[in-house]
Amino acid sequence: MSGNERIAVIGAGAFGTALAAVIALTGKSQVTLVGRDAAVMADLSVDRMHDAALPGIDLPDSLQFSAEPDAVSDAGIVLFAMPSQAQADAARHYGPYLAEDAVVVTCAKGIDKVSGDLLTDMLERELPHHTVAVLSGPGFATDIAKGLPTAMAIAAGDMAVAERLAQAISGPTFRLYASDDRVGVQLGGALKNVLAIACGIVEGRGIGDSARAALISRGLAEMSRFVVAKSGKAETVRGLSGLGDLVLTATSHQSRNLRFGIALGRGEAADPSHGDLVEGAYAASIAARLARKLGVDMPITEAVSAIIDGKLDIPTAIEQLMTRPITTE
Ligand SMILES: NC(=O)C1=CN([C@@H]2O[C@H](COP(=O)(O)OP(=O)(O)OC[C@H]3O[C@@H](n4cnc5c(N)ncnc54)[C@H](OP(=O)(O)O)[C@@H]3O)[C@@H](O)[C@H]2O)C=CC1
Ligand SMILES: O=C(CO)COP(=O)(O)O
Repeated sequence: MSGNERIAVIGAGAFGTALAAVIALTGKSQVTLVGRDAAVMADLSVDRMHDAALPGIDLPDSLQFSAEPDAVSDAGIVLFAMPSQAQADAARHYGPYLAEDAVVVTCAKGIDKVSGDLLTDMLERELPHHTVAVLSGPGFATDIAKGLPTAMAIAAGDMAVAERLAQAISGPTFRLYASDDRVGVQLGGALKNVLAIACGIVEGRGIGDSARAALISRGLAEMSRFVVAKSGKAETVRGLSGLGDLVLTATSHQSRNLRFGIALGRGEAADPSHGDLVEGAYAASIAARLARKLGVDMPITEAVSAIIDGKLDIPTAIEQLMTRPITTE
C-alpha cells in the first residue's frame, strides 16, 4: 500500500457501488468498480447512475468501471463487496489477477456456509499470499452513497495495516475506525443480521418495543459470548460493528434482514433464496451449529435458525425464550 492508492471494489451491487463512490469522492485514490456484467458496467460509465442498486444517486465522474478481472491488477487495496456465500468463488476468480502486495478487504456480513469458517479465514486459505482485512459496521449503502455521515470499523491482524486502510478509505462523510480484532468485527456483522430477523419477528407479530429492546440487549450478550469463544474481544462487540450495527439493523426498515423477520412474524412467505439478499437467514443455522460445537449458549440465534428451518413455530419460540431458567445478567 502506498500514498496515492489505486483501489478496486469488486461487486457492483448496492454496497460495492456505494463504497466505490464514497472512496472516489475523497480524491485520494483512483477507484475502479469491477462488476461481472459487461453491459451493466458499460452503461454505468456513461449514465453515472446505478438504477438497479442505488436509484437516483449520481456517481462521481472520477469513478472508473470495468467488467475485466484484470482491472484489479494495479490496485493496492481490493474490496470484496459481494455476498458472503460468493466470496470464495470471487477469490478463486479474481485471485490470479491481484497485485502481489494487494490487501484484500472483505465487506460481506456473514460466515462461509461450505466451511463454516469466518470469511477472513476462508479468504486467507484461498489467497495465502495476501493480507486479509474486514470492513463492517452500521451503514446502509444508500446512506453512504448519498454522502450522509457514516462510521464503520476496519480490522486487520496487524493494527498498522488497519490504520493505513482507515486512512486510505475514509473521507469527509465516511469515517473508518481501525481495529486489530478481525474476529469481533466480522462476527458483529454476521450475527446482528440474525438478531435483526428476531427483532423483525417481534415487530411483525406486534409483541411490543419492550420485547425488541430485550432482544437487542440479550442478543448482544450472546454475540459477546460467541465472539470471545472465537478469540475475539468483547469490547469490539460494544463498538460500531456490534452494538452500532445491531441497533441500526434491528430498528430501520431499510434493513432487508429486519423486513424478512417482519414477514416471518406476520406469517407471510419469505423465501431467503428469492428477492432481496438476507444474509442472516443463512448465518442463523451456521452460527447455531458453530455455537453448539463451541459449547456457547445462543438461545435467540437457535430460535431464529429453527423458525427459518420450519422446526419451531413463533409462539413456542417466544415461550421457550421467556421460560428459560432465571439467571443473572
Ligand atoms: N446494502 C447494504 O446497505 C449493505 C450491504 N452490506 C453487505 O454487503 C454484501 C453485499 O450486499 P449488497 O451489495 O447489498 O448486495 P447486492 O445484491 O446489491 O449486490 C451483490 C453484488 O455481488 C455481485 N456478485 C455476486 N456473486 C459474485 C461473484 N461470485 N463474484 C463477483 N461478484 C459477485 C453481484 O453481481 P451481479 O450484479 O453480477 O450479479 C452483485 O452486484 C452483503 O454481505 C451485505 O451484508 C454491508 C453493509 C451495507
Ligand atoms: O448491514 C447493513 C447496514 O449496516 C444492511 O443491512 P441489511 O443487509 O439487513 O439490509
